[in-house]
Amino acid sequence: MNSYILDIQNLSKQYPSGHKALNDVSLQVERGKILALLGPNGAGKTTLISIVCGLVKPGPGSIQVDGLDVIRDYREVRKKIGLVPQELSVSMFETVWDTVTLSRGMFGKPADPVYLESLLRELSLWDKRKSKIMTLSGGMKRRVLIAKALSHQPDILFLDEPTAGVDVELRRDMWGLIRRLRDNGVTIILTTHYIEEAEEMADRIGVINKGELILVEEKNTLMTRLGSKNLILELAEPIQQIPEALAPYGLTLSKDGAQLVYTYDSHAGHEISVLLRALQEQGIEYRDLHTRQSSLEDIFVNLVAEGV
Ligand SMILES: Nc1ncnc2c1ncn2[C@@H]1O[C@H](COP(=O)(O)OP(=O)(O)OP(=O)(O)O)[C@@H](O)[C@H]1O
Repeated sequence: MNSYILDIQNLSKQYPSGHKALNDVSLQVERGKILALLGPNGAGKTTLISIVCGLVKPGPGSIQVDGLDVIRDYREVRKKIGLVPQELSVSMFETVWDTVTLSRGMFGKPADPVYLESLLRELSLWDKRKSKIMTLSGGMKRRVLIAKALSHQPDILFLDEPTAGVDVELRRDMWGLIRRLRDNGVTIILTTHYIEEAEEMADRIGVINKGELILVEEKNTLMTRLGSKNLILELAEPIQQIPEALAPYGLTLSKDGAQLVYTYDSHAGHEISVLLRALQEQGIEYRDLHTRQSSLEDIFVNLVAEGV
């Protein structure tokens, strides 16, 4: 068994319009993980997954899914993949049950009503199985897209902006479902602009900007490596301005003068004791202090701004 379920090497893509949507992207994804591809609008996320799913013609480079080449072994590869696209792509006049049954058949899988029933129940669609898709709410239609993508029991599931425009409840449900799929061994690759979605869900995070994969890392490593921390000091007495002697620490003072904030690298903890001593020397007393880890959002904004 190939150790990576997805192995992309040096993939580029230029659209006929001349726009270069991907530039020398290499990405390996381990089995049974959730990878979130994060990037601003137009970064190339949809292009990347559309190429892997065989919907967009690749440019130079190679892509293997479970050791199979996406072009040479197209049919086999397609069976291993489920895709939940951004846009609705189901026949409105079909019933939910017919859609998932036909979709499974299209991938050459034998009928399995027991599996399909469990899938529809999991997605709270069982009661709607006889309903025509056009009669369902937007959230329900989205669940149908997921059911369709999972109808042939793929090993790898792509979700393009799975929770764009869905309500909080459905978003929670989807996150729960995605985790359960991962726990059952399905590899999940999702694209999102919602940083909190990546923070909440992903085992690994890839950041795409202007067609380049600028980073792929374990979420926890990324947050520790790039995350800075804030030390927030609640002052016993408000101050008007930061004393000159404290300038080297780059502190910020809140408008009401009651809070000092110090931003530091999480590896350099010893700086704090130096700062606290300096405050004491300046006769500044504090009644409380706490720290805040920077969020993935702070990290992401910095990365994209720097175009690392
Ligand atoms: N068929 C096409 N022909 C020409 N350019 C295209 C085509 N499809 C996409 N592009 C361009 O390629 C770039 C990447 O688009 P893509 O949809 O992959 O980005 P994305 O990261 O998924 O963005 P979003 O988050 O907005 O969906 C964009 O500038 C887009 O305009």
